[in-house]
Amino acid sequence: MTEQKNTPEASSTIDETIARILAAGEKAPETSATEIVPDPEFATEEEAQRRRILSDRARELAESAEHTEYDGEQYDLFERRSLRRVEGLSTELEDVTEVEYRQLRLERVVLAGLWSGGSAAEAEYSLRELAALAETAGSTVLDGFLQRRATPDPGTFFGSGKAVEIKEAVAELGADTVVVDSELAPSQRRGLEDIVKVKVIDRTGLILDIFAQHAKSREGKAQVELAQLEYLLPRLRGWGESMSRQAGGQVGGAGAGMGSRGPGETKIELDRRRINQRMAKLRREIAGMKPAREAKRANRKRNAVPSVAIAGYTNAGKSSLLNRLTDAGVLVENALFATLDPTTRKAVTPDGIGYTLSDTVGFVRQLPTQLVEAFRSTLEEVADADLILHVVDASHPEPEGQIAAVRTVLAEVDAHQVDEIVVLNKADAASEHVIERIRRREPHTAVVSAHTGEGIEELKELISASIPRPSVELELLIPYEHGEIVSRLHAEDAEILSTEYQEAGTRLSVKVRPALAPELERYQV
Ligand SMILES: Nc1nc2c(ncn2[C@@H]2O[C@H](COP(=O)(O)OP(=O)(O)OP(=O)(O)O)[C@@H](O)[C@H]2O)c(=O)[nH]1
Ligand SMILES: [Mg+2]
Repeated sequence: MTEQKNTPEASSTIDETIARILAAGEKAPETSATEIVPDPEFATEEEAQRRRILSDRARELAESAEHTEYDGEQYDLFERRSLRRVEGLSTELEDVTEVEYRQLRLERVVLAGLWSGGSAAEAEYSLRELAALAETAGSTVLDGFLQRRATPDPGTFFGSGKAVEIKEAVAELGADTVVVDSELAPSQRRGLEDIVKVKVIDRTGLILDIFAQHAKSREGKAQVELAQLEYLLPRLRGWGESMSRQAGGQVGGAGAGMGSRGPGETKIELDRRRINQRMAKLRREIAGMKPAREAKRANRKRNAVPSVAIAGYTNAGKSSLLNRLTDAGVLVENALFATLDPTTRKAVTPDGIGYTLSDTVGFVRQLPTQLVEAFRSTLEEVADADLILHVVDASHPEPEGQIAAVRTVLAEVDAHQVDEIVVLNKADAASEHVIERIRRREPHTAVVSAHTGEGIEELKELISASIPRPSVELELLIPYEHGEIVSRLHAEDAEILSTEYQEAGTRLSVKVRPALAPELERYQV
């Protein structure tokens, strides 16, 4: 995490960049046969002129700010800059294995997306989110492109004109990575890389990168590595003499030079086998870690402690809500996927019923299937919960899209039949109108602000009413010498309906969980 990312300046630059990208995307869609909506206002003479002036000036500024006329023509610098890109690239291509290559920190990136239907606003959210993802991964967003095109080019994803435009921007800005806002087929990524001459990462690769950076626990790390290898396997691309350097590496690397035959293919095969072996090992490890967690879960089940899972889109405020409800003090960050490792905390309803509350990994549109697979055991805990608090950032311009994306993932792990409360968070920053809109559609909602505490008490009541409650009603008379039973009733989450101190002992009217009832029989009146 770099410091600058959280400063207002940094985010306003991002906003400006995005505004610029969108303006450009809207006003100047590439003229191509597949263009969907011909924009009647596209490229009026005046506009074309303005754009030309702007870009000329930008270039001029860039060149004149750094040097004066005393510096001469700066051919060397120009050459060095163009050379540096090429040099950097050729080094990467020759010595770096696919795994290492992919794991190089993305530093200076150019975003590129296809706008293939849907509204301009949707294209905007997606691009904004991609920028946020890139920032979270630690990169600086330099510029971006949107191409209006009904279907991606099978070879290079973008049309050839746009691809060249991206290449030029990359060279001019000194970018080292192009991030594409979709999942690319391996061949498309290769095709595009061959044109833009720098590393191309797709949305899936970017999300995997963030997960890799954020994973803390042994299980989380293993899960992410498994997902990365799964993603990598069909995308192996040889980069020259990489194999020999790879021998002691943890993860298998790529093999043969591109297009090489014979021995080269054997190398890729070898690598594939090694990756498969590593994946099998990781799967065993992950399976081995499951019992500990399952034992804990079984223990909770046996004691019939209700479990509540917090789920929701990334950055919705899940961890903040957990902290608000339980003082858990878990990490809260204005970054995507701040939380990967589930945290479980004890909580108590206002009337003293204990339950567990778990924070989980956030979801995102197009959450890579490899990740859903790898995190299945974590996500299954959500499916196993008695209640899901589906946290929604109500201050987001399009929360419905996020709700739908979360439900898609929940359905994938069979968590869609679990009772759900839609918790509209960030009410302090949300518009009344949006909140009302969602409340009309959703039967069970709570409006809260984890920041101000608004609505938190009501949410606690709602949780209390929604979790399985003790159901066996008993009338007990507990002699004073058995005071520990009374304490136990409190500890074991009995619902105490009334207490009366009589001569023979404490007279209690309680509701307990069925498991506890037999032990209390002897005190029944
Ligand atoms: N204005 C406002 N901001 C909030 C509120 N709750 C959380 N946030 C902010 O939203 C950002 C994300 O909060 P987190 O609690 O980390 O969100 P999360 O859902 O756990 O995110 P991930 O773990 O990354 O998926 C932080 O910058 C919080 O300060 C709220 O009620 N109001
Ligand atoms: Mg979190």
